[in-house]
Amino acid sequence: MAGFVNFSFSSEEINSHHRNIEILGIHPHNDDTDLPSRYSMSDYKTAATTYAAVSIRNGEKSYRGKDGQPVIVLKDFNMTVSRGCIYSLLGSSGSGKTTALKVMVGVHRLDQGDVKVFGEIPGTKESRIPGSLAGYMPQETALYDDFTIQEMLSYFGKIYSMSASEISERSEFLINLLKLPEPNRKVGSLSGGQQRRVSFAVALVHNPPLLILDEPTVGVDPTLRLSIWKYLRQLATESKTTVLITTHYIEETRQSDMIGVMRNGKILVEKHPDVLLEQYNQEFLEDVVLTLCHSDDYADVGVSNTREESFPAILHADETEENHNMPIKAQFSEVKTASRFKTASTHIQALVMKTATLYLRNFVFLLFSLMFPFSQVLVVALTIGNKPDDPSFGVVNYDSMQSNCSFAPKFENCSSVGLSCKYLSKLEQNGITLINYPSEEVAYEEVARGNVWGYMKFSKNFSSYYHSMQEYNLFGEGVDDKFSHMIHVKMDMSSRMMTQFYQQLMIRVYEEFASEFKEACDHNKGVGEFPMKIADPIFGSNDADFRQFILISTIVMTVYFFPMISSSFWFIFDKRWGTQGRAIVAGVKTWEIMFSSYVIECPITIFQIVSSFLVSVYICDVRISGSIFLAFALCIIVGFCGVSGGFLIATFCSEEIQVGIAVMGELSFTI
Ligand SMILES: Nc1ncnc2c1ncn2[C@@H]1O[C@H](COP(=O)(O)OP(=O)(O)OP(=O)(O)O)[C@@H](O)[C@H]1O
Repeated sequence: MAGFVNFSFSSEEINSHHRNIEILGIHPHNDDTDLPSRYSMSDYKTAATTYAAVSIRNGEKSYRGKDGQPVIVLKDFNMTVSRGCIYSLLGSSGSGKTTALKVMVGVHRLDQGDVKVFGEIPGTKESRIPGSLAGYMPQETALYDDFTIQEMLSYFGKIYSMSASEISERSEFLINLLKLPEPNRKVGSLSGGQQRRVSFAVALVHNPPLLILDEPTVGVDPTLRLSIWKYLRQLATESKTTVLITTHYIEETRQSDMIGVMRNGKILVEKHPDVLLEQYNQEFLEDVVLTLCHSDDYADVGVSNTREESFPAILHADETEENHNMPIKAQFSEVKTASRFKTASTHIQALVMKTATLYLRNFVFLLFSLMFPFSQVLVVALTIGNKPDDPSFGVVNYDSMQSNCSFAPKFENCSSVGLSCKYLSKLEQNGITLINYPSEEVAYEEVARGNVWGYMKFSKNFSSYYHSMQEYNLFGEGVDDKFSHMIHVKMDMSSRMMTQFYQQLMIRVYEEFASEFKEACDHNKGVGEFPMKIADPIFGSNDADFRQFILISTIVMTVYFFPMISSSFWFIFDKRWGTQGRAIVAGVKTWEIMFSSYVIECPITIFQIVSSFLVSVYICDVRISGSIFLAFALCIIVGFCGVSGGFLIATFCSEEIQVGIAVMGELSFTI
């Protein structure tokens, strides 16, 4: 693993650097142009083992409890892990071990106190933590079930900027070491123990100088546990890798250089296992831990960092407070890491490949994402806003008891005979099938049965009363029903679309009918006209139909909500599986995750938009009156707003169901 760090030196500092370079075992040159400009990870391991790899001083950390009150998890927490040693952190469940590890890898920040890893504060630019300095194995397996073992190792190898050959070499080694199944086996098909070993291999893939392992031996058989410890010992001794491990198998920690016993958020004691056994006069470490915890219940044994009592063989030759905090860069004038742009682009490539692989492995989801938008447009086009195929309407015509009209719809003179028939003929000319019923009761029954949408009733002598009303402005004499000159309509109003369709048609046909009547009777056309005229529209058209409106709204909603759903779901899966946290510890930034999501969602959103547009325009006859490119660009912007909305939702949610509810909530507001 070469080429993770660049160190360069100013000429004034060369002498002091030469001294430090010698510590690293690298031979200095006299000419500064010959000085090595790139240092490998192993430099971090070999450099000055006298300085602490990890040190926490007076650490305090609390979480917000359910009642909103802070729950203290770490208090007066003091811990020192020397470089090149195996440090086992022991403690009962809930004592705060994982929290302490998360503080070290920069996932959590201390509320108070100092934490330094290789002399730098995790999370700062200089620290490279989160980043490639640490290999972190979280408690949960934090793997993608749909990935193969090889893909899992390659994904993290790529995040750590390893080359393809480095990844394949290292994968082969780790697969053999950890006795993993064939590299093309899917993680989801492995047993729990095998998955933990893959997770362990992922933490080791870039051969980091600091290994932070949260219960790596859980679910691993004793033989393999032995070989894991053997390998850790080899790493610590030969490569000076610092190993920090938590475990509930207390006896296995005999092989470590230092044991830290934790209880109620603080370290009770930090000593070599042999020193502990000797001091507490016990044969087993479990008994030591029990004794320690028991004494802590009765008396505060205090934070013990009394390392002078520790076993002399361990690596903490010069552990003054000053040295614990001595940054590694103090040994070099300047630490240059790979260019940020290059690292970011490598991360983004890895993330895009990861999501693309997940999409391909979940082909049904991909197909659904691609096909659903245009199928939705098609379904909406076929079901909403269409004119009825065979519109039929009932007629109860008491007008001179004419049930069968055989009059021509045109007015030849100002006659008062068969006006209802003239109106009905005009309706038929407009495509309405009229069904005559003998009485209102029968017509009502037929509407109730769903055979017609409604019926219209013409009163007895409608024609003559209508004629006198128009000619002389007189109501029919001796008629009880003052509204005999009117057409009475009753409809099934449960469908807004159908109601609108029939109402608009009947009014338009009536206007034609009334205008022709006035012309035939030589009346002033303006008399009795509706005193309002709707002028030409500012936007849209006079005959804009509901279908056009609903289809455009459907496209916009589709290109907003689908990217939102997919981005938020991938984000939440990644969060819940622990893979996102793991990638962040490996140095991936939140903006890189977001950017990669835009990159992967972009072709999918474009496909969704293009297919929805084509279906709308060429199959559903939607008219785009402005620029199609502008419409397309607006949809793309809406799509990206959807992806961003997905991130926002996923940030506040921890479960898919919460995402679903949030998206549905937003959808209902939009509707
Ligand atoms: N994100 C969180 N929010 C609120 N409380 C938390 C959170 N993470 C951990 N805790 C609480 O902090 C305490 C310490 O948890 P932690 O996981 O650090 O313990 P642990 O020693 O690693 O336990 P175990 O051995 O079971 O893994 C527990 O009481 C836990 O419930």
